[in-house]
Amino acid sequence: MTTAGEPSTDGLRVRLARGARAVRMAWRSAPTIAALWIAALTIAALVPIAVAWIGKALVDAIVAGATDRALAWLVGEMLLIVGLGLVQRAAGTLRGLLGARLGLAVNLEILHKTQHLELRHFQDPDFYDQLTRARREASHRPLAVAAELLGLAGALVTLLGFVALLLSYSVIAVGMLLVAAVPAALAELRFSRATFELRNRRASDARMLGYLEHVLASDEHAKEVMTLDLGPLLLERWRRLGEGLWHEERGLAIARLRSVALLSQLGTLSFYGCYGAVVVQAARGQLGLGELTMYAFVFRQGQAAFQTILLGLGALYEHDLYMSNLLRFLAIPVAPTQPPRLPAAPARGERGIRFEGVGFRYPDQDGFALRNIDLSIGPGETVALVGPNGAGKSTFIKLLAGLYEPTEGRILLDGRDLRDIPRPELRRRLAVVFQDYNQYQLSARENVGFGDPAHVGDDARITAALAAGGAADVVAALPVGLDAQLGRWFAGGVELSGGQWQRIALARAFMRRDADVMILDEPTAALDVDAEAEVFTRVRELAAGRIVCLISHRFANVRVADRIVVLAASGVVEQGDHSRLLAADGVYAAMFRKQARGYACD
Ligand SMILES: Nc1ncnc2c1ncn2[C@@H]1O[C@H](COP(=O)(O)OP(=O)(O)OP(=O)(O)O)[C@@H](O)[C@H]1O
Repeated sequence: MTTAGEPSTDGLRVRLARGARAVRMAWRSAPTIAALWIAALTIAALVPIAVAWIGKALVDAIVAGATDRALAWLVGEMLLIVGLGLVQRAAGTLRGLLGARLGLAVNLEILHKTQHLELRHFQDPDFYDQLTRARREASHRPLAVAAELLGLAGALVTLLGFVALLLSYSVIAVGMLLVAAVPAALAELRFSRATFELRNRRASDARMLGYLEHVLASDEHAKEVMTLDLGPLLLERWRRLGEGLWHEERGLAIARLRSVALLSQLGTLSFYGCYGAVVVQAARGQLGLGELTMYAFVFRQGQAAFQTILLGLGALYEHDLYMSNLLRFLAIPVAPTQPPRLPAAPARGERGIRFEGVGFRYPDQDGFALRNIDLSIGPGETVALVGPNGAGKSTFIKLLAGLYEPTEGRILLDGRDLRDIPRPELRRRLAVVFQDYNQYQLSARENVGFGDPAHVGDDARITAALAAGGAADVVAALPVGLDAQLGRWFAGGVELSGGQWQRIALARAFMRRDADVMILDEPTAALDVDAEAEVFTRVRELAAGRIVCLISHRFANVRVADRIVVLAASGVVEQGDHSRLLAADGVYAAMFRKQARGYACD
């Protein structure tokens, strides 16, 4: 993964390419606005040169006693300055508009990117740091880079104009003005990099701050935080972390101020040096008043333009460092973890699911979460997975759903390796309810319709899915039926009970009518006993002809399965139907009796 210092090793060519990309991004997001903005910046860069020259002509006219000519120059200068003011305002507005447009485009690109990532990326802390950094920079860095580049080009045009006017006076003066600005600019560059490295280094602290804020101030956590009285403890942790960040930022800002403030005074000294020389020459009659006016103006403005260029280079360097974060995120490779394989020849007429010597280790974990799995599930078969906590049941399901690829062995669906089945095709064939299913803070229609995005607006299908999931009465009781907003996050939302949410999630799975594999990870944990029995009966009815793979810790549900598979760290330790496993008197029988005894005591 990346380190904080990495981008600073990038060569000039890489940086220029990034700058060009920023300009391209800005241009593509709103070409007309970008063109008008560039035009405004170009005019703003040329006007000061014209003003300097008019200043000289004006004074010359005064000295010559040509009042009309002097007034004409004055009016000309006034018109230019008024025009410049308007153009600068317009440039500000155009920049704001371009920034908003570009922010939209870049955020969209980031969100688009997240949709092409794998589950492993979302469980990787480095990835989260990168995502946080990329999103933080998304809305303004590319524009800042583009603006800085254009600003530099404009300042360069102005400076060249001034230098041309000044060279007629003294090459040494030009050199003095330019050299004096260099030390401050170098110091700026150094501090730009230090600030960037500090921010990158502390990205995970910043993420922790965000997480603590979420725990302290979200409905998801409010109940437990209140009852456990966790507020003061979490607040203190937030405060300490926040203070740490603040102290480091402050230290750097003060060091920057000390160094840059002093060095930038060199520029002022050189200006007054040159100004003094011009004044002396004018006093001795070696320079006309018009020239005195023009040189004084050009010295001051030229030096300011040069300083703008050097400081702009510092700012550009800083923006480019942050931009590299954004581009690095956008460049995260999304290739599968394992190289593409040759398509496995389908076994003749093979149907159903087959796990062949499957083992899986989560990224960056030493041990296997699941190993030695050899298992076949025939078409139309209902298989229940049981086993102690951590045995790998949910992992089994994530592998079957294609969210991870096996570290060892392979999984075949109708004789095809899951890795060779294009993801959209695989997803169409699966209907899944996860243990931690989503509760979308959206309408009831969307909460169910999301089960099959192609039919999200198909009310007839949604109503049938609601009935299948046992959620018809949940929606019937809502004030505006399918249009009702669910959850409490937005105004007018209706909060559902855990069991009601679970039925909605089940209905969502039933939207996928074409799916021939149904995966249910503890689908009824929050349901009451009647509802639970009803769901299982319905799943058996509606899943007729489909493969059903279900996980449940309640053995009363599991016994309806055609086959029960007992998973343990060593792999599949037992399998068979309920009565056969009870008769075998092994692990399943022991677990079943223990649970049955518990119910008997109740
Ligand atoms: N995202 C993850 N990253 C790393 N390890 C994980 C991850 N998810 C699960 N594990 C580990 O994999 C092993 C199997 O977990 P899994 O969730 O598959 O078990 P399970 O049988 O479903 O457990 P439970 O009955 O508690 O739901 C556990 O040791 C767990 O710590």
